[in-house]
Amino acid sequence: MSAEPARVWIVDDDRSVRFVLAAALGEAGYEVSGFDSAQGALEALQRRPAPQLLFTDVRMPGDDGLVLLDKLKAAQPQLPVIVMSAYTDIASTAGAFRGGAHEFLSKPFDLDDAVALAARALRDSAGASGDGEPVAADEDTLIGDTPAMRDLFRAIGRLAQAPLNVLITGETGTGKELVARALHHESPRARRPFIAMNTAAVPSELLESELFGHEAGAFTGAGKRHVGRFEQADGGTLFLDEIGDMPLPLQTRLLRVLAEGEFFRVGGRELIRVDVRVVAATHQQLEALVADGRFRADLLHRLDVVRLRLPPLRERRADVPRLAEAFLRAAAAKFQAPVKQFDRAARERLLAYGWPGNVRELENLCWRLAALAPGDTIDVADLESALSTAPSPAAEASWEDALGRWARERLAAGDSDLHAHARERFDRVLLEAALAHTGGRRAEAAARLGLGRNTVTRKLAVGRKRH
Ligand SMILES: Nc1ncnc2c1ncn2[C@@H]1O[C@H](COP(=O)(O)OP(=O)(O)OP(=O)(O)O)[C@@H](O)[C@H]1O
Repeated sequence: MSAEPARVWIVDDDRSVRFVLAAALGEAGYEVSGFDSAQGALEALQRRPAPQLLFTDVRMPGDDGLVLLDKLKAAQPQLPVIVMSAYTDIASTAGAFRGGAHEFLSKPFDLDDAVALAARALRDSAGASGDGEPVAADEDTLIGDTPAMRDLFRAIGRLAQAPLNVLITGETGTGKELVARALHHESPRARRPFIAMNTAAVPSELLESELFGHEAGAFTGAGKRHVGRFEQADGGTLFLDEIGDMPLPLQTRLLRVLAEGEFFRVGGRELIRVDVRVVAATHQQLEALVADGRFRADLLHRLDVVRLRLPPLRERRADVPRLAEAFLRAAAAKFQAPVKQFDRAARERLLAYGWPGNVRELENLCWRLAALAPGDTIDVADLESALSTAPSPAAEASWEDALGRWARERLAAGDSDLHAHARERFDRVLLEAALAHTGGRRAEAAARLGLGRNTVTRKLAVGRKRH
């Protein structure tokens, strides 16, 4: 906030709402004025310096809040407006967003939420570009205007202020890390570090020292003292991606550290105390891992104080053009080239596509097209050829990788019959897939797998005995 307190106006015919909201915003350091009608606010606009943020009710005698929104936006397109209403029906919410509302606050609301929202709206508008042009997507901007994303943004606003652990779920490439960063940037911890660690990317034997650090000589190869991610994140946020891949012994240790807020470095004697907010993410069903004995239920409960689900891109297709445009703009800025655009048919193809790799796939595609498409207009042929040369998202997380991770985890846990165990699971996966494909017909499933029928029967019997 600047040295001058920001001017916030509240328009609501309900006196008590005006009163409590004004008191809370005043306490937060804003200069607040209240109006009981849209008319009153519009008149004041002729005489007084314009507000920097406006809260308005929807249903009021005279002009309603949406009419006020239209008039204000015509005069002052940059003004952030927060629309408040007890009528949380789709029509008024959609109307408000179409009219350019920054946020929607449903009544009754929590005063702390309202104050946090005000701070965010003012910060966003201070950071917006002056000429109203959409800005190129930088790496930390979450783009989305579909209801699911709107809900998510609201949840981020609310949650950022609370010192709670958050679990973010969603398929790969849906933006989980970006959401974790947003939670951090919107929080009182924003000036402290945001530290990310992908559990699946670190060999399991190194995970413990990566997280908690180690003293010099703690184990072979530990030359110098190493400060772990927990310590690096002190005062800030630690983002643990792919938490479902964490080996069980480390889950136990993590649970203890989260409960106690202190730990020893590997090979260390000094008790380290940290204040860290943990945001974890996973693309897996953690409940299923718990049922399978591969994830600790108590750790899940500790991490899962609040859960944010990121919808796959195919469930919010309306965001695809917006995202694509932002990525093409970002790529053009980077390449110092004109911004390319999709023609109509290409845009339709984009909307129809399934996006198994979600936003990441779209982002990569746009960058490839920005670099390779011959003209400034991208047509369906350009698009199809870029889609067909894309590395499949499935290849990024191959089953060999998953198997390798599983093996390392079991070894770390002290298992010694890995091979038999892995073969049995391998057989089971193949058999189940083949049986599902043939509608349960064993002979056909055996033929499709290239196995004899007796072999299949035997393997099924083994599977049943064990499970
Ligand atoms: N809503 C969004 N707006 C703009 N960019 C986005 C959005 N969602 C995702 N991205 C971009 O897509 C890419 C993938 O996002 P991110 O790494 O956050 O996904 P993720 O869900 O954490 O993936 P994974 O599970 O594979 O780690 C990033 O480059 C990110 O900037």
